[in-house]
Amino acid sequence: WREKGAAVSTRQGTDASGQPVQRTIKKGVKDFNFGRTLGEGSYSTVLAATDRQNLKEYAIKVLDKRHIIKEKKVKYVNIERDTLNRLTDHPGIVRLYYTFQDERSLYFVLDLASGGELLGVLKKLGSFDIECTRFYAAQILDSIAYMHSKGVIHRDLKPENVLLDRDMHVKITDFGTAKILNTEVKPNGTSNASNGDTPGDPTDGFESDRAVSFVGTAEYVSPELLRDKNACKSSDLWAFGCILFQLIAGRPPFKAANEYLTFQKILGLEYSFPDGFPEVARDLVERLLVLEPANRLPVEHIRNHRFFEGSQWGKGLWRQKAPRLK
Ligand SMILES: Nc1ncnc2c1ncn2[C@@H]1O[C@H](COP(=O)(O)OP(=O)(O)OP(=O)(O)O)[C@@H](O)[C@H]1O
Ligand SMILES: O=C(O)C[C@H](Cc1nc2cc(Cl)cc(Cl)c2[nH]1)c1ccc(Cl)cc1
Repeated sequence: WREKGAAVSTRQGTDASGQPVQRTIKKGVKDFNFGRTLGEGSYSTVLAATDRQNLKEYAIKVLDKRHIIKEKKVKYVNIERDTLNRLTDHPGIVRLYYTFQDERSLYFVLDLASGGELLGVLKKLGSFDIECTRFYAAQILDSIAYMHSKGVIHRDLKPENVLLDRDMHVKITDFGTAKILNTEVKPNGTSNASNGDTPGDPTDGFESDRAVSFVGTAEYVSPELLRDKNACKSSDLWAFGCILFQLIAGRPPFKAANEYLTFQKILGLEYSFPDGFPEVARDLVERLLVLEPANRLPVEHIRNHRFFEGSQWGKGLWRQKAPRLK
């Protein structure tokens, strides 16, 4: 009688004879007081909301069913839900608490990231100093490492999708275009897309006949995605390299008058560092913005790069106060 995989809350109760009993209750719209609009997406409205029971504040993303169906976005909504349900225990990923629906809408109950988007802060300041860059780059990298460990490739990492919570710590969002890698390993040792956007080998069955192609945001798209429409984990590291460059330079490395020209620059690795770009950061960017995905620095080597000298990792990274953005 509950939707499959639906999130529930349990409430202590007692039955007629006074015996303690656990009742599972599906959360619904009436369990929340909805507040201000936090933002609008193409298919969604995000509202601040308070749980009437525990008074906790959330961001609730509301999607109109008719619109989702008309725009053929059902797959993306379910990928976002399935992906977020896999990424439940990392401080750098927006947490999904519940999903539910009513006759008109779908609802994602998410962590409230009240600090807005990293892009907004970056635009206001122009660029970050090396200390702030190190802190935010470390939190983003730690979050990427976690999602990769869970077999998830984000595929659209960019400063707009890096939200900030009330302590100005990172909360990565927007997993509707993520790719969930099959955990089971095929006999020939490879794993492949499980959400049908990459034509896998014929033994894949349904993936290969669903030629849905997805390309992220032009400035952060990796060369392999442009060349052979295939994203891999190191595609997220390419995007990470672009974000690292942008935090310091105040602009992304590949930006042209239109998407086509931007793609040309990416494929030709045409970018240059502004004067004064710190040498240690430049060295790391140059090891990430590499055309061949296999030659990009892997996560563990990035953590040990001189640029992150002195950075804390693990719990310490998430306990420390965010540096004042100046
Ligand atoms: N958990 C959250 N906390 C606070 N604000 C959020 C949260 N999630 C999204 N927002 C804000 O709400 C707005 C809409 O976000 P949403 O993810 O619904 O659409 P989008 O991905 O930004 O747009 P599109 O769907 O066109 O890509 C964005 O500006 C985002 O900054
Ligand atoms: O309750 C669940 O978790 C499973 C459902 C699955 C689901 N039911 C849907 C109905 C419609 Cl009309 C559209 C989509 Cl994308 C739908 N996805 C669901 C509900 C809400 C949300 Cl946000 C996502 C998925």
